[in-house]
Amino acid sequence: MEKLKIAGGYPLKGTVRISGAKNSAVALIPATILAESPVTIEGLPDISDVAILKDLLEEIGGKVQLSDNDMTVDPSTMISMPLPNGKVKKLRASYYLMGAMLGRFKKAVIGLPGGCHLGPRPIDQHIKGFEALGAQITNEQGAIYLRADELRGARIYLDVVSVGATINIMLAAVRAKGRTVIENAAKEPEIIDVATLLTSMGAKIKGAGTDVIRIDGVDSLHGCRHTIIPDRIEAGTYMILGAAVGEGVLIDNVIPQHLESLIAKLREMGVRVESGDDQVFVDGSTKLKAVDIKTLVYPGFPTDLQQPFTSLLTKAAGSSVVTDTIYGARFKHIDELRRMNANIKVEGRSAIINGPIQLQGAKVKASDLRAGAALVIAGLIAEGITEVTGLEHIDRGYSDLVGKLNGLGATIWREALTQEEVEQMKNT
Ligand SMILES: CC(=O)N[C@H]1[C@@H](OP(=O)(O)OP(=O)(O)OC[C@H]2O[C@@H](n3ccc(=O)[nH]c3=O)[C@H](O)[C@@H]2O)O[C@H](CO)[C@@H](O)[C@@H]1O
Ligand SMILES: C=C(OP(=O)(O)O)C(=O)O
Repeated sequence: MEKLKIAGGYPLKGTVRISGAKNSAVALIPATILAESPVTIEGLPDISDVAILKDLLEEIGGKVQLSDNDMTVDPSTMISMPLPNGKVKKLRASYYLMGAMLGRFKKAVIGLPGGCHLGPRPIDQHIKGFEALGAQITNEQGAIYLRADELRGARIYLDVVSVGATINIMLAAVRAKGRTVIENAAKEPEIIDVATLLTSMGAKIKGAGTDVIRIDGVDSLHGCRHTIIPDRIEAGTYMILGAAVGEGVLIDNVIPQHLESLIAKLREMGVRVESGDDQVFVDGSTKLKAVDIKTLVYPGFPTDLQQPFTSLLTKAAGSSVVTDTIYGARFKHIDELRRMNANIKVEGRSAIINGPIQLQGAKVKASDLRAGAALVIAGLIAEGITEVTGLEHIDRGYSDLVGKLNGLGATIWREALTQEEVEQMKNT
């Protein structure tokens, strides 16, 4: 087990290249199950969620090759092997195995998903969608059993706008008989990316990226090549970091339109942000003003950037209010930021940040992926040394974090935990 050590308080400068999107990758990889010949996905991020999904595809008999971030999956030898626990629980997106295996084999047994602990994360809308398509679903001892004699297209209204449910229903519906209409669908860019892959595989999908998606089922899907979109959350994290400690950071391989809400908020704070075709330049060497943010479904401010943004707000003059309407309890990073001298209180779904305050290095623990990103940013802002544990969360979503930050001039490194620290971790 390892920890991150950060020597904070130094400005960052230079170019950072963004990797492929985690939240696309974790859906694109299961989607390959639906094809009957090899699919290649180019530009995957080097993160543990991808490595685990590769293992899961191999467990069900797939032949998978991963080299230089490109994955080729030959799904022709796959079978509907039950995947009740173990690796399935290490990530949230294992729920996509349900839709993909239901679409291809009309049956699946998948353990309940893991992922970041952000309060309750039900999957009732996924289940509602699969049932509408004709599947029978039971939950037995922590695993979901799905079976259908035949999948039939249906009109499905999502009671909650859900990224996961929208993609999962799409995965099953591409192989259903007839037309499926998903109403009140989520509109995140990752949904368009998955629809693009499925379309290249021969699926018929219209409206991905709007709140009504129409899918006409087909009898079979074939192999193809697909290039993943850049990770808007990773890009947003580096933009926030550039605003916090940057003296000119160029974020390369980004789709600026995916980050309009963040760009607007950074400018409102007084940060200089310039966007080009596939690059964003951020200069944080100005005085920062307090702003309020409210997380919303896309194109609103993403909940996945709420925690990193909170670290930035400790540097802003005045009182800022951060409200998370998607995950009302996504505030486990706050206690850790307080250990670093932040002046923040949590009231209901909101965190109130009073600044500016000089953060101080401390020993802190990442409770989830974006809490980890928030603590790394705080560590770069802080005076002195910060130690961050809980790296298994950060490794789920940030490709080569240490290498990329060192490339910008940061002093950050990984170090093995001492025996005493390992014991402490086991007891918490
Ligand atoms: C792998 C992946 O892509 N993860 C992202 C995905 O998670 P995930 O797909 O799990 O998030 P959803 O969009 O489904 O969740 C949005 C909201 O709907 C609720 N809900 C969701 C499904 C359901 O069946 N019932 C229900 O009540 C959730 O509790 C949450 O409050 O979108 C989230 C919201 O942008 C992001 O934070 C995650 O990074
Ligand atoms: C919450 C996140 O991921 P997951 O849904 O995979 O847990 C995230 O990426 O911030």
